[in-house]
Amino acid sequence: MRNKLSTSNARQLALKILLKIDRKNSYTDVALNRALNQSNLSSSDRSLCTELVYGIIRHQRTLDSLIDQLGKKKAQQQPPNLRRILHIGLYQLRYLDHIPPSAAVNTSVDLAKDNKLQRLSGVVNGILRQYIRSIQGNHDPLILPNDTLKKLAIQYSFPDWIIETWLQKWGEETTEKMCHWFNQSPNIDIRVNPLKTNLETLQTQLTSAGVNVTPLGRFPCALRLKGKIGTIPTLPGFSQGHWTVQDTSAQLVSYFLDPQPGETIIDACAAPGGKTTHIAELMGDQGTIFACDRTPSRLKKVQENAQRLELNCIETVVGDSRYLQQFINKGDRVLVDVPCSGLGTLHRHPDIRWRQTPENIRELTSLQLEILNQAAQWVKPQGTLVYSTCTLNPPENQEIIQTFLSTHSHWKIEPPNPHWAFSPFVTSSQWIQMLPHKQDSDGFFMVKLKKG
Ligand SMILES: C[S@@+](CC[C@H](N)C(=O)[O-])C[C@H]1O[C@@H](n2cnc3c(N)ncnc32)[C@H](O)[C@@H]1O
Repeated sequence: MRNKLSTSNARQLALKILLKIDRKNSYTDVALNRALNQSNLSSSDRSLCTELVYGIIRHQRTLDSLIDQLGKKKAQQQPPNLRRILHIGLYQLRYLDHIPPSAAVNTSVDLAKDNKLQRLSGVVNGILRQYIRSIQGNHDPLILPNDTLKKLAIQYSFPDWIIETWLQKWGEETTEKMCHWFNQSPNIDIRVNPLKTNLETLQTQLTSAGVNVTPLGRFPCALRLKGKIGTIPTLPGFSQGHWTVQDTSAQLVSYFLDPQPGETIIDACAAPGGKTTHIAELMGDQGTIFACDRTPSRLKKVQENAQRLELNCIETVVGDSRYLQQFINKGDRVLVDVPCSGLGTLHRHPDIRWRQTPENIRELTSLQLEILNQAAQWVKPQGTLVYSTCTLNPPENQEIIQTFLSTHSHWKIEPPNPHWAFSPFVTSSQWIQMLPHKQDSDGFFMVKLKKG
């Protein structure tokens, strides 16, 4: 009978998804979407299940520390399903305002009983009630170490190496602000297709459909969607190609490239085509964009997006950009939006922080440099290249550029025009580092290079 209660089902499904992620190392979004598609949960239960899964993956180091401190056994020594049930209870108590503490405890005890942990349901009850007693006594049971690195890592639930990288580059205050920002739910920004509609018309249509929409100042074609949105493809204008979902930091990359109608542009890492299609819109669909990517299934998305937006100047090319020879000296402008560790998008992809490792990143940086070295040869003399990443990790950003420039004496950084609308984002080194807590958008790095 218990399982029939709708909120119980949301929690039961969240437990099932979390255990699948643990067992199979599945991507959080993939496991969640697959399970939700197969379920018949109501829309409010879907929201609760989504909140629990994303929130628990995001905060799991903090939640484990709480278990370590409140339980007799450390989190890692608990049976895996008990650990996740405790996460579900503690997450509701610590991070969700709309669930009464008694409901959080009772449903977690029920989860234990319904999942063959009858014997351990008392442990769940005990740990959760102890947490509530501490909070009621104005005492946070999460005891943090004095060491800054460990303190931030446990408080905000990050691996040590990310905190260490950020502390070294940005210091404690900025690191803490970034950690806080990345633990919030992501914004959804969209880019209006000016070849089909305009900002005001789309804003009116979306508002009439009940979506809370705000323009984003400096960005001429951007709107931010807030609150409950529903399913993206069903919103006004989407299937007619009037807009695309794209964060404003990502939008900035194509403005920075500054493509002109009639030019030849080569996009070395194009899929799924967010920037390629933006470039085509900025060129008024006049000219040629070669959209290269080594993964055919992802490149298909570029074609689908171009079709929906009715853009005709994009030609897709399947291949490894480290070895493509056909573009030597062909590009007026080249975009190198490399595969990266994605640390600027941790709010959208809560599992990236646990998936990436310093070893992965060493492999990525060699790949990034190899792609850049090859794509640089595609640029015509006096042409330009924009290198960009969605990460906040100097070895993939500044250090790649320094290495490239030290081995390519005829290349230099091209400073943006000081009157450019986005000049305030440009650093004294003439590259752009979008810091999420400052710009309220994804963390990005971009630099423009000119061939002599
Ligand atoms: C950051 S994503 C690109 C995002 C894209 N520019 C956009 O705005 O939608 C990086 C892409 O690089 C592709 N990739 C990785 N290694 C590559 C290589 N050696 N040659 C070409 N593409 C590669 C991946 O398949 C992935 O689609």
